[in-house]
Amino acid sequence: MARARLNSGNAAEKELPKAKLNKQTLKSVSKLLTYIKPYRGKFIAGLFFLFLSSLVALVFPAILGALIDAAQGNYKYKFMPRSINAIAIGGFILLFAQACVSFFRVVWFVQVAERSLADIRRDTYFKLVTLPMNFFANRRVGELNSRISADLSQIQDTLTTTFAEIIRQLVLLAGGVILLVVVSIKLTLAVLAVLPFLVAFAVVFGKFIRNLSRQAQDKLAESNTIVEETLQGIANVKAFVNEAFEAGRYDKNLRDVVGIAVKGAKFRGIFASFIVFCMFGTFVGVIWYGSVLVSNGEMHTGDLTTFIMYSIFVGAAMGSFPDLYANVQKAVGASERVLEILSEEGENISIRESDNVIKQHIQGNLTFQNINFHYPSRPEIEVLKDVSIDAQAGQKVAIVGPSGSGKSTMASLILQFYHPQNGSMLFDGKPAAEYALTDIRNQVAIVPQDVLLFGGTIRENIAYGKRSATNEEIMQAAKRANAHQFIEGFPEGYDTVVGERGVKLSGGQRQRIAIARALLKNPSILILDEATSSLDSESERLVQEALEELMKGRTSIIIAHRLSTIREADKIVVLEKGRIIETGTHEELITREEGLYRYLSQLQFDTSA
Ligand SMILES: Nc1ncnc2c1ncn2[C@@H]1O[C@H](COP(=O)(O)OP(=O)(O)OP(=O)(O)O)[C@@H](O)[C@H]1O
Repeated sequence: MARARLNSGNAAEKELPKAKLNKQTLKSVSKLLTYIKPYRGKFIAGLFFLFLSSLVALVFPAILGALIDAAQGNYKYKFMPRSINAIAIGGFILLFAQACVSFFRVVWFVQVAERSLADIRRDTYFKLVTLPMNFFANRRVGELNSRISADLSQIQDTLTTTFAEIIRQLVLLAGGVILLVVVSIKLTLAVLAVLPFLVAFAVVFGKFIRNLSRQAQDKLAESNTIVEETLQGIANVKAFVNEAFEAGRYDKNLRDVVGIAVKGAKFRGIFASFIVFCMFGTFVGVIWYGSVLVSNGEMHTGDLTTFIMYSIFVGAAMGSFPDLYANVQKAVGASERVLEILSEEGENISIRESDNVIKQHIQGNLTFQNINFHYPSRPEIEVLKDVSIDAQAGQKVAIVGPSGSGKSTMASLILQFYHPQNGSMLFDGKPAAEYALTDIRNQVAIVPQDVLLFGGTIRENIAYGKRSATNEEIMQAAKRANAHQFIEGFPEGYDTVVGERGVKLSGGQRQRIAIARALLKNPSILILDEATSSLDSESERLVQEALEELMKGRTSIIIAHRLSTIREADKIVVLEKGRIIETGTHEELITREEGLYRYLSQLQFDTSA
């Protein structure tokens, strides 16, 4: 039955959207039920026990009635013993049996739900991490996160609780009505004439009240946003002397909250009076009419007790269905969203690490052959136009160009995050499609602009480049990356925890960790996406040295922002609006009077001077 929550101080409940229940949605959701299959034995046993415990629950009112009747010397049921104590002991034995049945029912249901949900979670997560980059370009991390947490929790709740509750309430409703008739047909007709209407009214009214309380909560959440925003931007508020304006805004919002809550309070009052008067009134009426029947000798007192209990069962079952139905709708919505991910086409990557070992070695020759590319999400903007580059194994090729010219996009194409619409990428002269995706990614390493370290130790972060690396290998890589010294400077050395809850590393230190990581990976092709924010000169020297060490003996594609670092490159490619406009060595390009490279060099020279 509706639980009215009108206090505006209640935490706003995060409601999952509900889905319409129809043949189509149920059919698609039934796909998720295949996850229960491996545990069907326990599931069916749980169902049977649930059915049994619900049936047993129906026996108790009869036993209580029989007890009361026995006290007055009436024995209605032939199968029951003719002694009060024996009936009571029988009741306790039944109660104990029901407790045992309930125990197994709960344990088995939870086991099945936990295991199958873990399977769904695992599959969803694995699918998520193997989905192509384009999938992530169109979605927010928070939204995906909520599918793994909120949506799956809703499904889990439904499997463990709602599903069992529906079956139990159905048994209680059907059994209750039948037994009401058995106990007294006259009283049953009287109850059934009013009870369904009262329950329906209570449910609808309860829903209305809940809506009102949700409005109050939403308004309150709005006012909390005002507090949050003002405090975050307190400097702005003060600088613009907008304290009074913000206070007025907050005050108006609070008044609205109070307005809605007070309006709701009236309805809540009506609801409470209704429940007290009508629902309890019905029971008073039943007892009244029942008492008349008892005094006329048409019914025993025990029967009346039994009857009252059954009518409570029936009323409660009727009242519970709307909530249960809403839960099922939410679970169906959640299942559909999860299924949407599960049915996406993932990249060809195996869940087993052993399947992803390198099968075809790449020497490091890299070719962009007349590549045209647009991001799938923005087909109208051609990001790369007829791009052709040839990098021989071991060469250093620098890509320069203004912001937005497509440099990082080229790195994404090398890593096979996206595929060109026209033209092809060749590795050692063979099209990328002829290699396993993991072969290419295993032999290409990137040192990105913004190095993300995972929450964990420095050791773990370096070993991300090669998870089988020994401590000695990790230390060697750190030494070559000029990182060993600063790592040893921490009291916990390589076991220092970094990331959100750990030590904060400077930009240069993070880069050297990333370089050590790439050194461990030992790739044939290296992509260096140079950091735009400049480091201090000592840090810069250490990073530069580490990069030189990293680039030795491999093809390096350097996305350069500071042109001073690429003078030694074998080839410099100048990109403008997705098109290559100049190619050559530093010496060749710097002499071109009208060239973009020369212009950009001069700009940097001027600003750094
Ligand atoms: N995931 C994406 N989806 C759609 N468009 C994108 C995406 N990533 C980049 N773009 C667009 O592609 C173009 C090239 O971007 P790219 O990041 O490759 O440029 P860049 O030369 O690396 O720039 P910067 O030097 O600022 O890093 C830009 O117009 C950008 O808006």
